[in-house]
Amino acid sequence: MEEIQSQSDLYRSSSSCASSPTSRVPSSHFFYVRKPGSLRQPISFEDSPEWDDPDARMEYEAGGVGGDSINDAAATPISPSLSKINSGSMASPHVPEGAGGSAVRKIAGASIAWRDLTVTMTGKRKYSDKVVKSSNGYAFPGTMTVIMGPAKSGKSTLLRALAGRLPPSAKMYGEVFVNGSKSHMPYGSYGYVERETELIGSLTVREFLYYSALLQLPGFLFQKRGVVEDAIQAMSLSDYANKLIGGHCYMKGLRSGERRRVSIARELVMRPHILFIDEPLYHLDSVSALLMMVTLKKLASMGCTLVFTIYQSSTEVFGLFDRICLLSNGNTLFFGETLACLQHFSNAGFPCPIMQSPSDHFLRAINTDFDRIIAMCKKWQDDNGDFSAVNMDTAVAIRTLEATYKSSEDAASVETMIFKLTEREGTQLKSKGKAGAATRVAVLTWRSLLVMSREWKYYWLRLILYMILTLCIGTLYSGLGHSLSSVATRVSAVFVFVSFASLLGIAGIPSLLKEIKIYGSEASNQHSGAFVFLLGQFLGSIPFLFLMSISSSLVFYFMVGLRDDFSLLMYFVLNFFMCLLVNEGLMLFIACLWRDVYWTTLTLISLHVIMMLSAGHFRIRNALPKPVWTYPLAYISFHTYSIEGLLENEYLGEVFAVGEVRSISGYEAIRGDYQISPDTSSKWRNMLVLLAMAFGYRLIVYVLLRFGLNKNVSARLLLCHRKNNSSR
Ligand SMILES: Nc1ncnc2c1ncn2[C@@H]1O[C@H](COP(=O)(O)OP(=O)(O)OP(=O)(O)O)[C@@H](O)[C@H]1O
Repeated sequence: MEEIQSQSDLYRSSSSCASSPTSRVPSSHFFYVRKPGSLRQPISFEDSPEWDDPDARMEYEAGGVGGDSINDAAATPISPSLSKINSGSMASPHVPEGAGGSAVRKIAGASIAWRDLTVTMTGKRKYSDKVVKSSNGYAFPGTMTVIMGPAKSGKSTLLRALAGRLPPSAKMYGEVFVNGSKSHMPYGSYGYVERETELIGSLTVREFLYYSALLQLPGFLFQKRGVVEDAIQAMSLSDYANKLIGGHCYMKGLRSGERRRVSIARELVMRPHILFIDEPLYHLDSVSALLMMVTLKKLASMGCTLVFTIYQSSTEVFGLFDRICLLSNGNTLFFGETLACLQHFSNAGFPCPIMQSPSDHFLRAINTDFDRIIAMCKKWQDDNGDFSAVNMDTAVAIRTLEATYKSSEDAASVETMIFKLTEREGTQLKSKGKAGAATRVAVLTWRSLLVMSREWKYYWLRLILYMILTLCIGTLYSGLGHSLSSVATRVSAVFVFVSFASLLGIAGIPSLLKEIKIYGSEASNQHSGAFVFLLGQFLGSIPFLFLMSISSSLVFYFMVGLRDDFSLLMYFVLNFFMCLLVNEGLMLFIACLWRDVYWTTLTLISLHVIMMLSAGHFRIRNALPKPVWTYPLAYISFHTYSIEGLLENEYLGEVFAVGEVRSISGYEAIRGDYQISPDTSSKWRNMLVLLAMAFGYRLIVYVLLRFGLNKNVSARLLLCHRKNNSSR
């Protein structure tokens, strides 16, 4: 304790102001200043006028949730801090137009309380597998509760535990109550916004939210427009509703603040009772951060329960929070109202220096990363002057704050409140139903088509590249004629066309990876599933792939001068279409495995080269070495089936004159250059194999997505690489 005392004294002397928050000069710039006239009173959890009568609050809690969200929320009280803002005791930031202006509909919130919540991660951490330790807390409807702490302190894990979205490697102990009952939160009753959400750049905000609503909600199309407009209004996005999220050549896309609000709006279309947001201010500048928080405050005032994590905030933003849960290394250093947190730090001997943001102060006091800087400063101190301002030992500060909190009235009040919230069960949250699988497939297919029609870089440019490649091959192999001597060259032309055109398909990797990322973000919120995604992606890609196959095939067919027969031409187009479908499936498979552009591209190029080598052109298939090259490579290479089918299409039934009297069949003519079957139905068998491969690859992708077997191989490789580096 002596050590703690001396550290506290040291800190007092080093800080620019040793006063407690109660003696701080009130400033209209600080949102957390108390009402005039109450400055001399100590700040405590019970101070807030709205919470004077806990029983009255409990009555509200029991009755305020469930049923029709729009009607029930009329009873939602305004949060204490909001009332402070409204009462004029706090400087209120300007609320943007549409951030909750006039006729925004109400949302019924739900109370959430957690007791003794501990989360462990199996075998992942160095010293202890406990990521969150015995956390207690609660959140009311109409309020913003923030989980704050340094990096890796367990903020996101606590948030995920509350939302019931922990990864399989995590185990949760303790209890989470929603409206007083321990039941699982059903689909649609809560929203969860990840730290980074993938949006579709080629859709406007309104379109993106509309398709998202169609994926999420049951019911008729026209009913979704209302919820989308409400979400747009609630997140202050009216000015951006018709803008493309990613922009285009002449217009910039949305900035990170707006993008973040779009990702929150996506969850709002379900009108969730509770909204969990992981780092709403992630990568936002101070203006965007304030706008985001004001918008969220408005959302909370509509009745929604907001729980989110934050690493750091400005003073203005901090003043908007209702409650704070301060974590350090999984330990709760404080839970309660934001004002009371300042008092808590002051009581523990770490008053917030004047002119310093409370959030900066809290993090400065409890972030152990500062210890390294202190060590560095101590080394420099002798030579370079005074570094006493950064002398606070965070380990000591954390121990003091934890001990002070455990024995404080604040901790006791939290337990009392949790007891009251859980003593009787309130209204159970009900699922609002999901959109049907057929609707989802239709929506995803249509959305895919729309995106493809707008993404010129990945689709239209690819089409142009295909045309250029086909023109190159066509001119290179033009004027071959139909004599026996041209057979070998024609085989080469077909091989080059199939191989290079499929290789060019790799240009579509970035767009495929984007689609997979969007699927990941939608699937984690149960807006989509593996089957629905794959079917939508498959159906959506058909028109584009068909357009590519028909345009390229026609150019190649006529420039090289293949047999003049409509049915043969149609087979050629179909065969090449199948080839592109298989290639797309293979690309999807590798992309799902790696989830990384570089590794996916590298793997695909290597695979394509190996498949070209084993396709029977460079060396006839009969002559290929049996192990590896024939079994399995020649059989798993889709090039083999496509080229064989195309050559059977071209040469079976054809007769070549040899001299004046003798003639040989097409089969005999090609036998020395490429191995084909004499059976006329063989070309259809090859087509069937290609079709089976196209579905086969997608089936593998389904298994990967459905059972999460990929686990991001590239991330694991990176981890291994880092471990190797650090062990050296
Ligand atoms: N899925 C996981 N598997 C293994 N360890 C994990 C996993 N998720 C989190 N952790 C570990 O748990 C600890 C807390 O992580 P968490 O993401 O909850 O912290 P955080 O406070 O949100 O940090 P940050 O803001 O830096 O993301 C970290 O040490 C992290 O390495």
